[in-house]
Amino acid sequence: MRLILASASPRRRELLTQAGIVFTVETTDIDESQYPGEDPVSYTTRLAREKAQIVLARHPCEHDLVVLGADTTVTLDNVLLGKPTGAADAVVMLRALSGRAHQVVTGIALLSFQKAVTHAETTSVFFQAMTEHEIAEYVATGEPMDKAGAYGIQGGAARFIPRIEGDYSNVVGLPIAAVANLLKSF
Ligand SMILES: Cc1cn([C@H]2C[C@H](O)[C@@H](COP(=O)(O)OP(=O)(O)OP(=O)(O)O)O2)c(=O)[nH]c1=O
Repeated sequence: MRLILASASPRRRELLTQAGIVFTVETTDIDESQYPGEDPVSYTTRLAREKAQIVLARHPCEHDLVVLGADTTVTLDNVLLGKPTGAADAVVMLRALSGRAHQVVTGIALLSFQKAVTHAETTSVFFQAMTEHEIAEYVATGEPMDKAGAYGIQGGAARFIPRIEGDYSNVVGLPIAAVANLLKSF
């Protein structure tokens, strides 16, 4: 079996490598718009499947190929927070997350020419209250810009997060235990 990670995310690469899984990387550029009324689990698993399908279709003759796609989103009171569009948007997102819990959902899809499995993992993340000054300082680091919900738990945002419930790697972008378990079935 040969595994391709269909993702441009350096975090996903690192997590898979740390788990001792051997893979190569191919990227895709899909439209990540949410369908009206689409819930976080349907949305993230659909995007994960689309990313994996595009890469699988590039290799029609490789019958032992498995492709892993993933998509991470932050959900707050049923509203999805994707990547911020700019610094002002990042400030708005972080204000909304301040002083309360939200959910991080990562959808994963493992596709081969014989088989397709999807899974969505949810982790609750608790942010302590942040001051306007703390939010402004954090946004100025640039770290929020390529991350769902405008923060990186693996980076500077860790100092605002006293507690999570669920898989840590899921927040960073890939639920490693779930991926490893699903891979066993291939
Ligand atoms: C909440 C959170 C998200 N993120 C990242 C994980 C994902 O890379 C990103 C969400 O964007 P995604 O669209 O899931 O992934 P991506 O655009 O980085 O890569 P690709 O579409 O090619 O697979 O946010 C963190 O790094 N830390 C965090 O704490």
